[in-house]
Amino acid sequence: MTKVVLVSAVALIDRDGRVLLAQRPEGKSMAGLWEFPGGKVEAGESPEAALVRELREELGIETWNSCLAPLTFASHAYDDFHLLMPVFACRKWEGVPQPKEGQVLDWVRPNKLRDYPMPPADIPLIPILRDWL
Ligand SMILES: Nc1nc2c([nH]c(=O)n2[C@@H]2O[C@H](COP(=O)(O)OP(=O)(O)OP(=O)(O)O)[C@@H](O)[C@H]2O)c(=O)[nH]1
Repeated sequence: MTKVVLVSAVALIDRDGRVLLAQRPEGKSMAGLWEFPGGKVEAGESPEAALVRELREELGIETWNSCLAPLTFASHAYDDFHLLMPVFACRKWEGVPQPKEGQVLDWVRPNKLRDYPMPPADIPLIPILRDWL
């Protein structure tokens, strides 16, 4: 039996239509790969509340449940767990995203997303983002 792990992620979109990617730091699983900000949903937490918390912790920005619009999701079988990852779009937040946890950040045009190596779960998201953003 595989454990299903719920991870909430977000496409933060700036005024120029670019998306924020974060590079996973050394020492973490899948280090060096680029991902969407977010993280595991904790017990008793909604996916939106988890993102509001993760964006505060990881990037030092504030956003609100009402600014998170459902966009798509990823469902991927890793060796040791099955990832279920709702992906929200967010165009409104307060503050300037900063790498609070040693990540490298980059604002990326949707048509350049495929130049950034991503975790396997994220690959099917690239054409969806390219079409929708
Ligand atoms: N935030 C985020 N996580 C992703 C993406 N794609 C993807 O496979 N994941 C996986 O979802 C999990 C997110 O966990 P997390 O961010 O809360 O915790 P973590 O990096 O410390 O995870 P770890 O326990 O694997 O080291 C990780 O296993 C991560 O590799 C993505 O685009 N964004």
